[in-house]
Amino acid sequence: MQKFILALDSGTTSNRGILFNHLGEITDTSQQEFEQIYPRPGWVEHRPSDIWESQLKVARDVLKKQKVSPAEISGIGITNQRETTLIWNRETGEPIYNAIVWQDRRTAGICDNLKNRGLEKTFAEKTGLVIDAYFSGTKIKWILDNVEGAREMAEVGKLAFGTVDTWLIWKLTKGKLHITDVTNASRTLLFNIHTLKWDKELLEILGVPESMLPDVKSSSEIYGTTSKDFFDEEIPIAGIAGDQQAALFGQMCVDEGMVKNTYGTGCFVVMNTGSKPIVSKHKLLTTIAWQVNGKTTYALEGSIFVAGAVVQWLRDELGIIQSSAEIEELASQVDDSDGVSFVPGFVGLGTPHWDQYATGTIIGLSRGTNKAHIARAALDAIAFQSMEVMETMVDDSGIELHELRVDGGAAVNNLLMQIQAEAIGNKVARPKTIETTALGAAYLAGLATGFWKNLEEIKKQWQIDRTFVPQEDPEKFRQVTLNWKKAVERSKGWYESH
Ligand SMILES: Nc1ncnc2c1ncn2[C@@H]1O[C@H](COP(=O)(O)OP(=O)(O)O)[C@@H](O)[C@H]1O
Ligand SMILES: O=P(O)(O)OC[C@H](O)CO
Repeated sequence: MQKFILALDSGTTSNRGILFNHLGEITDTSQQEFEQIYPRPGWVEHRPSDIWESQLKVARDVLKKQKVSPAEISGIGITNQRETTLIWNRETGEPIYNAIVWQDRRTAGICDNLKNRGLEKTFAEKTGLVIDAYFSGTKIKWILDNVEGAREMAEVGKLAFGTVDTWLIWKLTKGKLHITDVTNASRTLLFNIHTLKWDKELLEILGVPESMLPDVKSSSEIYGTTSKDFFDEEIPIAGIAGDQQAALFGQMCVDEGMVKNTYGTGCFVVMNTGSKPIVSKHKLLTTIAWQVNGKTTYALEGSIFVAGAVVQWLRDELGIIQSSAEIEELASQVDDSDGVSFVPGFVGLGTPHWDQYATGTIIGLSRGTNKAHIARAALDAIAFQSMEVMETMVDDSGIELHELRVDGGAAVNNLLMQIQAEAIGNKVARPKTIETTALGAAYLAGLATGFWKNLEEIKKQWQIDRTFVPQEDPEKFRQVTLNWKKAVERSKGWYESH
């Protein structure tokens, strides 16, 4: 009897293996962090072997801890940090460079060049994305241009490109499968979200040979099985989705107009827009939410690069808190930030500003400013960045917000959730299962293997832990958010374009 789905959640800072039972409950989790490599300011890399080995380890560990045999696993669902770019030699399986992480800004100059050539509209129309160092396309170009011999090898078909899902599946199947799914493909700057194919014109512009690219599959189907070498038996791989899309699915935001926000390292606000790719007026991203049973669902997304990471910064660099959780107590010591505005533009600003040259800014300091005010301003910043995205989302889609479903590591912070409810003037709903990313991947896999019958069956599993409703005077909050928006303008363009 197959009792479980195994979700592999390969995040920016750690990998998780999570076992879900038929009720969509977590049976057990195993997690391992891996090293973040910062070779130069603005550069962020991961070792491909770290990603693979830690993911395999947590997958094996969680089965071992629960004494679950591979035969009891109906299928594996994979979800991953998106855009992060790996290139390896097809014959040896050896990566030719470290993984260049989504946060890495080294290709800002390449992006400027594309913009100066007037290509923004071309990329936006085909991919739904803006030209930014965030996405995979310019990272591939950088590796081909900077690793000795890479371009020649790519041109004769010897290299393979993949996002993290592709890399893990290549490893799990010992090179049998070189695939990705539509959600991951839609984050590369190379994939046409209307035709659902790699786009020849964009490949030409970025100098990427098509032979490097993985086959693009749906988000829920049996793609193949893991090699026997890893779990003693073959296990079907049956679901793939980028982590933010997987979270939207795990939150059961399956109807048009439903919105979730994930508060992790960054914040990612995603709205289901149904079968229509909506073109944004405010540089929100148009992206693919998933493809299930031959039906493609689209989404609007606001990507905020630094959210929970600002809490880590207060902990690790300023030392004003000892653990991330302590920020709630510290910030609760004051009623408000006393005029302090914090813009966490540490790696530039994402949606809706897309300023690669913005900087981190704390403004409005006075003699009376103390660390509690800074802590409160940091929480405000997480909520206000998300608020700004939701304001533009409502304007773009014409869809009124009814509730915001939340998840991710920082969503456990009750004060932050309350500030979020005040800032958007709307209800914030936190579900019991906060591991919605892994849950979404599990659902996608379980639907393909028949572990769950249909959406109706799994919709019933979503349960609220707590709802936050606005309580404060909206006018007071509006003033604070207006000040914060002024601070955002001050943070922009600090580093000159090169
Ligand atoms: N109680 C808390 N209050 C605010 N932020 C928190 C809290 N607990 C964790 N975080 C932040 O949440 C982030 C971790 O969330 P997680 O979803 O695991 O992130 P990721 O998947 O991006 O690695 C960290 O940046 C951490 O600082
Ligand atoms: O690993 P996370 O949760 O920080 O998510 C990263 C995003 O997928 C980047 O686009």
